[in-house]
Parts: sequence; structure tokens; C-alpha cells
Amino acid sequence: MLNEKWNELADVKDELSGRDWFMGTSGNLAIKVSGEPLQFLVTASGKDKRKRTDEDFLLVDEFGRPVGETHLKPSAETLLHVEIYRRTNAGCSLHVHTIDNNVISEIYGDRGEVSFQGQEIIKAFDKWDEDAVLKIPIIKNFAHIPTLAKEFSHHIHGDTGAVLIRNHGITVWGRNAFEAKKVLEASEFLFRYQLRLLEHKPFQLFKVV
Ligand SMILES: CSCCC(=O)C(=O)COP(=O)(O)O
Ligand SMILES: [Zn+2]
Repeated sequence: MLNEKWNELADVKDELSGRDWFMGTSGNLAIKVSGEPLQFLVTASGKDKRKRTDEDFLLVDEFGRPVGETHLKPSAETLLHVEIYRRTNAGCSLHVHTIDNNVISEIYGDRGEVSFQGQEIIKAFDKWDEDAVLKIPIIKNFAHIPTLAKEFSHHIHGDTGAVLIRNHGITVWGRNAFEAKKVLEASEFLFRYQLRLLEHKPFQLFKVV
């Protein structure tokens, strides 16, 4: 089981790396291994996530503490993943910094959310109605990780979701790795689309969905 989950997460890491979503050692990934007791694999802190090594992940418990002896340090943002697994049935959570998600978070940060409507790809978030609206919350980037995790936890409402951290990055989760990756890719599609649209229709910025 552990091996299987390790390889699944390593494959996701390779894919996201292929998109160049781990600039400057940024980003962290996690996959649930067991629910009771809660244990999940999380990326080791400060590594170049573009490389595939035997020390990419370590197992942590419900408090984000390493399970067993290890010289590896869990991701500095492990507590955000802890909040997701404690509150939902999510099986995988992903965090990446991209230029697009950072710029969107800054443009819409004062509103506390960015909304999308009339976009086919919001079906990736299980929104199928023609007039459905997707709202992605934007939270302040508290340097104190327990505070950031607490604020983040207020926006965890289901087994699938996405939260932007202002001028920092996005954290998404899903029932499994496939779903988490789908939500991440769809979010980044929407951010890129919105930025491209604003280049051509700057007044769009003042339209509130
Ligand atoms: C250089 S990125 C700053 C830390 C961060 O935001 C991040 O996503 C990576 O931290 P980690 O401890 O998970 O490597
Ligand atoms: Zn980060």
C-alpha cells in the first residue's frame, strides 16, 4: 500500500514538474495512506521537486509529525494538508506556486475570492449547471503556518476544493490523485484564461459575477 501510494504521488510530482510548477523548490504534495489512524505521505521540505529520489516523501501522522525515525523534514506547509485530511475524505492534496495563480490572487485578493461562470471547464469542479458559478477563496499569506492553516481550514467544505493563498500559491484537494490533479489543472486553465482576457478586455476586472 505504502509503495503504491508513493509511486502514485511520485508520478503526479513528475507530471506537475513537467509543467514547471515547482520553481525555486516551491510546492508540496501529499497522498493519504490510511484514515484511522490518519497517516499520509508528504513531500520532504526544501527539495528540488523536479528530481525523483528515494527521499522525496515521508510518512506523517494526524499532527504532521514524522512516523518513525527519519532525517527528513516534512514540508513546512504540512499543517494545511493535515487540515484537509482531518476534515474531509480527500485522498490527495497538491500545492503549487505559479505566476498565474500568484497574479490572480493579487488582482482579486481584496475581494477575498475569484469567480468563474460560463466556462465549460468548471465541470471539472462538478459544476454542471449552465449558470453555475465557481468561487475560489483567496486567503492572506500568514507567515505563521499554524495561523495560515487555521485560516485555510475555514474554506475546506468538501472532498474536493481549491484555495488561493495571496501571492503564494494554490492548494487543491480531491478524493484521489486523479481528481486533485484535475482540479489543479482546471484552476490553472481558468487563471490563465482570465489573465489573457484581461489583456484584451481590462474592464472585465470590474465585472462582479
Ligand atoms: C521557496 S518556496 C517557500 C516555501 C513554500 O511556500 C513551499 O511551497 C515549499 O515549502 P516546502 O517546505 O514544502 O518545501
Ligand atoms: Zn508554498
